[in-house]
Amino acid sequence: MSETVTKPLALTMGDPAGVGPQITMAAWQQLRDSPQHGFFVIGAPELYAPHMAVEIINHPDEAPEIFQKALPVLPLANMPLPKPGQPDSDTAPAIIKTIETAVSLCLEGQADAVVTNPINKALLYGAGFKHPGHTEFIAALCESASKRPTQPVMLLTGGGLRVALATIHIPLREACNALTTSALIALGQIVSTSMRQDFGLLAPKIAFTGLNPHAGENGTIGREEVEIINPAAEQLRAAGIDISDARSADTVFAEALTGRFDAIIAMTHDQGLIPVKTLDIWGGVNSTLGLPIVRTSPDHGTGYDAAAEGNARPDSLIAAIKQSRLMTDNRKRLA
Ligand SMILES: NC(=O)C1=CN([C@@H]2O[C@H](COP(=O)(O)OP(=O)(O)OC[C@H]3O[C@@H](n4cnc5c(N)ncnc54)[C@H](O)[C@@H]3O)[C@@H](O)[C@H]2O)C=CC1
Ligand SMILES: NCC(=O)COP(=O)(O)O
Repeated sequence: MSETVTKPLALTMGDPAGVGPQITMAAWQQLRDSPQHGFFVIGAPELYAPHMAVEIINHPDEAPEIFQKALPVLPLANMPLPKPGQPDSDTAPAIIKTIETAVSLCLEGQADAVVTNPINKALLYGAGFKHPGHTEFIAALCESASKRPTQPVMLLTGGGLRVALATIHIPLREACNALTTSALIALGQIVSTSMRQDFGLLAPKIAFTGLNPHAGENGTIGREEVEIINPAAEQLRAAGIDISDARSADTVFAEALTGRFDAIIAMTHDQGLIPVKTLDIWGGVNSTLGLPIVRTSPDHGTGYDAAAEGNARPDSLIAAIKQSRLMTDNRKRLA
């Protein structure tokens, strides 16, 4: 078997007025003696340097040597330094640039995965950002680099659940109309592939949630299950994927916790996020499947109030870092 080369993980700065800087420093403190979780952060060194040992690097390959004694920072951001909890739109171009750089480094093989710190999308729109989230932005960056169509899939892990989402950053009213059999088939294939190659599950068992109460009650409380979701499940099963017809969303998460399903595909953002965040508000991880790179993120936002109070918890970022390493190693091992 050929030897695989381990590269450090690339963390983005995120919104410098949010919890990103605090949780990055706390994550480094907790992981500095764990070389397999070695990372560097792309951002303004001044965010970290007053609080801890920082070493500026010029290339990701310098990070592993440094990681145990100092936080390696690839300095990209030329920007004003906001106070914690006080977002500044002048930081937007630098925030965007750090994400672009992390993705490029990963696509070039200089970093093993991208771990993003939280951003506030509204702050970025004035700087030309055109995406509702990292998920769509990173997919667009990968698509333009690879010249291949990319269908990004948001997967939340936490509280013993793995939940992929059929729709994400669109109004709930539109989400119902956005569900199509062909999109659900593509989604089922991406989730099944990821469960095998990223999570090492040889025979993953997947469930679709229904959209309507009681999964539509045989078409009497909504037709999406019989007309859209179940036909997708049928075609996926014909292709050898172990996936259920639409199951009642009020019980399927509890069924998964008993081991009956390894992953659930939920129809809308909050249908999937509510159980994960309720079970595991601090430890949840948001990953993007369907990309040529591994990308994970904490499952919380910029938390400006926690940043201002200085009591931000790093648990979710640490879980995201660990999960990115697990996914990367599995992907290399099972490729
Ligand atoms: N991956 C990303 O970049 C994400 C970004 N966001 C963005 O974050 C912004 C704020 O969104 P909200 O819905 O208010 O969610 P939020 O997660 O930022 O805040 C919800 C509550 O959790 C607290 N909190 C968040 N992270 C914390 C941490 N690490 N430690 C301690 N407390 C923490 C906050 O202080 C707040 O009370 C929005 O602009 C949203 O778009 C939201 C989710 C993910
Ligand atoms: N609920 C998490 C979320 O929507 C974050 O989106 P993204 O920035 O990871 O695309």
